[in-house]
Amino acid sequence: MWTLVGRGWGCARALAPRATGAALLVAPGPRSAPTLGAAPESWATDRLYSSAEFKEKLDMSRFPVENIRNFSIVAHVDHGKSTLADRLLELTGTIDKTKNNKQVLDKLQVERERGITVKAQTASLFYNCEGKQYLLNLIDTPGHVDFSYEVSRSLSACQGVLLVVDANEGIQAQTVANFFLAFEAQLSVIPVINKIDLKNADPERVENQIEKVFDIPSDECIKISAKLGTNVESVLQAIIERIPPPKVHRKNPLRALVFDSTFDQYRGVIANVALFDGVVSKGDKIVSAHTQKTYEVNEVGVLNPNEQPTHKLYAGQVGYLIAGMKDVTEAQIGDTLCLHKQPVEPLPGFKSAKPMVFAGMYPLDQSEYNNLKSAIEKLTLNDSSVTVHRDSSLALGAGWRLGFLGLLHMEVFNQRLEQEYNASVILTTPTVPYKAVLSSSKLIKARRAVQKNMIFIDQNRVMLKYLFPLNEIVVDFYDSLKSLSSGYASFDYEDAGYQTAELVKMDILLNGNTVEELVTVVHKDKAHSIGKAICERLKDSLPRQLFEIAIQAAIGSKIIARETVKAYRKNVLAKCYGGDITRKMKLLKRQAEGKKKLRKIGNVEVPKDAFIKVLKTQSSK
Ligand SMILES: Nc1nc2c(ncn2[C@@H]2O[C@H](COP(=O)(O)OP(=O)(O)OP(=O)(O)O)[C@@H](O)[C@H]2O)c(=O)[nH]1
Repeated sequence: MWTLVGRGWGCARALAPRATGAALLVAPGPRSAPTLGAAPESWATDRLYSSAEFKEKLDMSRFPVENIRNFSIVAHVDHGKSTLADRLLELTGTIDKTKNNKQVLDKLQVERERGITVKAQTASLFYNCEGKQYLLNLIDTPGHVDFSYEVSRSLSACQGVLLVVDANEGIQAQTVANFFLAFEAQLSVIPVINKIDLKNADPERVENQIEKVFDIPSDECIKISAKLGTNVESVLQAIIERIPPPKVHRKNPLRALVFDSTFDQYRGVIANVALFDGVVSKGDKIVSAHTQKTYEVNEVGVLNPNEQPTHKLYAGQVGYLIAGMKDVTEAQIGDTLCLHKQPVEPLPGFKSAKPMVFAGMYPLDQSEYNNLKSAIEKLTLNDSSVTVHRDSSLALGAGWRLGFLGLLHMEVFNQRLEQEYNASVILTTPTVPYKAVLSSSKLIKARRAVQKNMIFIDQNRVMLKYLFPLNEIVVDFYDSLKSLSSGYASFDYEDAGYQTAELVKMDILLNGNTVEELVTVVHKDKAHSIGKAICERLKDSLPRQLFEIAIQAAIGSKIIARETVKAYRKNVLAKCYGGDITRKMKLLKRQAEGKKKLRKIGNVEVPKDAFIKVLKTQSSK
């Protein structure tokens, strides 16, 4: 088996891996929905626990199973999940009501910068209703399809969902996808029509859509403005009335599902757990069903949304647990934890995510390999939808081939590595393994995607099966399919073995030096268009430098495309007339810092984000 990297390849007859892909076009079907009870007249919010008293009195045994509600907020991207979560946190006194509460559960720097949720976040709310103390465990989930694995895992800890729909946009692709996730998991669905304050809001139209598409009676929809707080109390009321308490047994031995985890440098793995049976206390000895290793529980508590130690957690509750797991491989998402010498049947866990986009990842410098390895391991603990395989390149050394759920997911993962672990990486086009026989004359015609069959699943859904060359789908096939079908088509694939294909290795040269990150194997017929597009995109991404830069795409010694970046001199001292040496030093230092973000290829300096831009170009060809 060969991986085609490095120099010296011309046209080769190669055995390329193929995949059978199935695109599933889906339209929603009917369901039966729960009914709405009458609203109590007075509805008190509970601010009792927002003080220091909260920490002292936090005794989770005060919440019997019937007073617990576990729910997720799900929706299409930007329909207002996190804003609704803010209002629920305020109404229950979990956070003080201030104008600054904007998406408070979006804690990651990348979430703040991009204004989107990428990570599900749990918060336990304490709510007093008609003299009863309720424990409401809320999980705010991402809306973008690239982070849908977060949603499916979150639902395993819930009995209901708030399905938020924008009163202007109505039902969108992820509304449908999330509804079906909840429906298949047999969760109660509370439709919440948000943004009724918008000028173009048409809640009645959206109500009708919900009834028609999901078969939920329109009078079950709650119309709110999460931004202004209008009618949000009715949502709290519906959570208590329409979502059932969890079906669990506190007298049985402990059975806790690890549905998420993070790595803390000092405390090790922090596992988010949902207790299906029993009780867990600080000091208990627990066993992981996955590794069979035994640990002592150092801390248990609830996320409020920050960690609040409680000493105990009871079946039906959702919280966190720290048990001295120092190695990330010890904490598998989907693992079941039980008490030492009290083995239980493990819970089903989670189906692993199927990667749709692949990329090669290498340390900037091989001496950074171990640090980057550890950073990737810790981050994939928190983002278990990323697949990691070791890979190597003649030019870039040891690295990994990573699989992501989409291009945005790839960018966010890369950004989190930099922001949370200070790791600098080179992201390259993915390589797939080839079986190759070097040959200059005996060439066999490549086979392109071939349709295998078409099955009508029902009136609204059709499944198409194709045989694809794997390298045609590893970058952005899934993203293109989603955008062409407005998100309604889904995609799955299986390995279909190796097939012969006419492939060439294409080099990208900067002033005659090969850019190893961009060496790629492409189909002979597509080489020219891909090479041209890469050269054009590189030209747009490269800053002009003191000399002319020739950007070339080459197959062997044959140049198939060329662009030129004209010479330019950026003299940062140009405006510094006279002899202000401190100002000159400051400018030179700033220029040097900027250069750290550049990679040097021969004498040409390439900004690191140029590689991602080129990767996107390649995918669109
Ligand atoms: N006018 C109006 N804007 C709202 C309302 N609720 C949310 N928004 C705005 O809609 C945008 C998206 O809100 P978010 O709460 O971040 O949406 P989200 O569904 O959590 O987004 P993702 O998690 O990234 O999918 C923000 O600019 C909010 O201020 C509302 O009731 N009215």
